[in-house]
Amino acid sequence: MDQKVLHPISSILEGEIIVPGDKSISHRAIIFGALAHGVTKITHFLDGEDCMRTIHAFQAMGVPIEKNKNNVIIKGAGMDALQEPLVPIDLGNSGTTARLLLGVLAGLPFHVTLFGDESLTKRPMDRVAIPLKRMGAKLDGREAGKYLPLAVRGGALQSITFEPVVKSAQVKSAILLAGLLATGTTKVIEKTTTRNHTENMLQAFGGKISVDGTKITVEGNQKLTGTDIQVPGDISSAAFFLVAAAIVPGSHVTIRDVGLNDTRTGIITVLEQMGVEIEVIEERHIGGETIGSITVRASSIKGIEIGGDIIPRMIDEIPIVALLATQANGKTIIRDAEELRFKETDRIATVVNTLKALGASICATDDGMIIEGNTQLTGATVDSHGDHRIGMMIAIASLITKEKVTLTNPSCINISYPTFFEDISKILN
Ligand SMILES: O=C(O)C1=C[C@@H](OP(=O)(O)O)[C@@H](O)[C@H](O)C1
Ligand SMILES: C=C(OP(=O)(O)O)C(=O)O
Repeated sequence: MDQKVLHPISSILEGEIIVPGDKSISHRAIIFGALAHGVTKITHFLDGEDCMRTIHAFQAMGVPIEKNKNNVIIKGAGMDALQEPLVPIDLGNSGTTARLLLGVLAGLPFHVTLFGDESLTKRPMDRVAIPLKRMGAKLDGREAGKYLPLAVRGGALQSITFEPVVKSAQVKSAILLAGLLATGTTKVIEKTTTRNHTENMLQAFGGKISVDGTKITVEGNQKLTGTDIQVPGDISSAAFFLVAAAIVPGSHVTIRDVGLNDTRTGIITVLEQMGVEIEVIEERHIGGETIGSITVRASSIKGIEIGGDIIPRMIDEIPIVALLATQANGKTIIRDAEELRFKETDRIATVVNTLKALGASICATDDGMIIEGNTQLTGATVDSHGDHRIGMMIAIASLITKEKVTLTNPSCINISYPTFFEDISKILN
């Protein structure tokens, strides 16, 4: 069986690392590069399994995309040059590819079948299928198009005004992408601001979009122009090392060139509130995104309550924050995070069960979890359940457990962070 035996460390974590490119931005750079006219050059692209799904989907539509490790060149010829894919498209484990691609395919005159792995097949697609049908797309699948596999017959779309019920950047982005291919003006009015990389990147490709608080407006039939995109390091990947440095006594780690877009930095706010010594340095702006370096020192941590509008700004970091909370003085309560139930696994259940198996005192609530602090974690054999963020949470936990941890099914970590274990060894002293 695929497994990794992880031993607790007796040393500190010290030094600097650069984490791989942001997953959300890498997906979008491929999508906009494929829809644009002219050459798009992407540097520090995330060479992970999920982003490869997006590349393969557009290659299947005839877009010339060349990748050499972390550099990608797309020779776009505009939306009209895309071709109907001849075979079904495999989306693997990638929710972002599935939802954003549905937005694009809704507006193209193709018949396409999309499918994914066991986890993706259980994740809801009706959150995008329902509004896309309102725009005129024809989609069908199990339970009237709720789940993959989905058959899409795209074509002429009408613009809509849409107020998503779920707080999801994938839903917003799917409708904005469909809006680019529709006639008229499409509006998405969010309840809470979610990550805004689609909005930023559309502008980097010469597109027009207006953002007024939580109201986003896009015109159809725009011409986009290829551009150069430098992908910042992924703050969701950096989060594992920010927490590792905070909990391993004596540690001092710097993560260079991380994306610091406001819609993603909830983790920094939470670490500060939990008493972690964290500092952002060398902040600057590149291609509509903010980038900088983050320094963290091992700290005395306190339990807090986390909920409300900060949740979408740190949704993928909640598993690693739950681990941090086991080391805090006092209790941590996480609320308003019901969206975790629709990720690669039900992340409320998986985090709670996994940390319990490692000796934590933690319980699930409908929309989050309650975690007692001051716990000595113990060794155990625990499974990633095919969820990359759970796999990495377990690996960071193993740095401070009393005994060794056996992580089964570690290879899912390649979905978002193929060099994760190499990067840990770079800062182990
Ligand atoms: O738009 C994106 O790139 C993403 C949005 C989030 O999902 P939701 O939109 O479903 O919250 C996040 O969890 C996912 O990892 C990436
Ligand atoms: C939820 C995630 O990704 P996706 O929705 O793209 O599968 C994630 O990376 O944690």
